[in-house]
Amino acid sequence: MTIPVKQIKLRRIKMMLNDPFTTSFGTMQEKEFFITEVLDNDGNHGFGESVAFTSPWYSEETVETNHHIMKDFLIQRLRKNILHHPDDVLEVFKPIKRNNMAKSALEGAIWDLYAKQNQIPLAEALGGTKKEIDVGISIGIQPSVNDLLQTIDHYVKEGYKRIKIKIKPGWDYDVLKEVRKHFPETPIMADANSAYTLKDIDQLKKLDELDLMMIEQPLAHNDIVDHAKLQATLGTPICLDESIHSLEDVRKAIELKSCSIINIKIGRVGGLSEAKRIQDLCQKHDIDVWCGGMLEAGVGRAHNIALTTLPQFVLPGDTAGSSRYWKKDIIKPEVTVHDGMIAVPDKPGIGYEIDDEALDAFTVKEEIFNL
Ligand SMILES: O=C(O)CCC(=O)c1ccccc1C(=O)O
Ligand SMILES: [Mg+2]
Repeated sequence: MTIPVKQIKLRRIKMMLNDPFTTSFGTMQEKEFFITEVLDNDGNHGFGESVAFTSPWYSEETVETNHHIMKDFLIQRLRKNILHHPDDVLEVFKPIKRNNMAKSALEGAIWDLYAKQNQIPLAEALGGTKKEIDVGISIGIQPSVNDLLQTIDHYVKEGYKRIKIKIKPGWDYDVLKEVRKHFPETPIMADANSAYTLKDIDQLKKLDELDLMMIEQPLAHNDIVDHAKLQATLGTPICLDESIHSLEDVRKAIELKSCSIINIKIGRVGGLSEAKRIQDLCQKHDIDVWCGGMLEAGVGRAHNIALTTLPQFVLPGDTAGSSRYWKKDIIKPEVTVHDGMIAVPDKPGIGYEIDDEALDAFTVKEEIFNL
């Protein structure tokens, strides 16, 4: 059996976020990304979504580099190689160094196509078993503590299972202490997006008082050594995000005891196959895993939901409902959250239809590559 791919479409999309999203790096108001589409000869369509932003604040990749790498290298590699299974994509793309988000955007579409060719949900194709998944929500840095408390209250009432609060120096202990006072029972975690160094160790240790589920990526985006030093003195579990790009990174982080939790983002690790391997290794070493988010539209969100059905995804992810991000999403039905849970779709592939009208309305440019 092979996976015949006849044509690849790259659609550049631009969508406005409902609310600006602020991290320790700055504020995002709109999102640009690619929807990738792979077609076979039988009329099946597989969809993927790229997650790099327009500027390289989160990682070195951008919308432009994703385009360059897909168009000039990865699609060429797919032309020259026959796929028997979506896992083969890892090998096919291996000669191209890093550029994981570009790789993942195409690999995800191939996984969806494969699941549709086999008439099974993507979750099942990946080996996932959950029928519903727990979700949390990530709240950006707010103009005031009062705004933050109100925003948290809103999402707690909507049923989200844990609240993630973005922090940075000057917006950390005092803010979180106030949050804890108002929400004594709510599962709360903090995400620093690399805003600290080991010099801040005393300030970070104060967070131990607040019974946080974890602190995500407190130190440099390319570090796992200092994180190990920090974890040795911190009671709060450390979760790595930006530092993890591969199964090898995870193996080393576990060996060094740099973290006890890992945020898996499909784009950051180069696709679903690598994400699956990471979850397998984490299961072996009793490292808790959850699915991170990159403010995805519906297609990327559907991939995140499918991945989260794997067993080691034991903590609520950042895969909130469509309406938290968009006035109108590009899938039908949109992703909805009830009592902090998303029901996993049982239709073939990603399990959501593309809303062609919405997709067209947000499309800036379309390119077609015949294989
Ligand atoms: O809601 C989401 O999709 C995730 C929100 C989030 O925390 C985030 C959003 C953009 C870039 C990085 C991160 C992060 O997890 O660090
Ligand atoms: Mg993060």
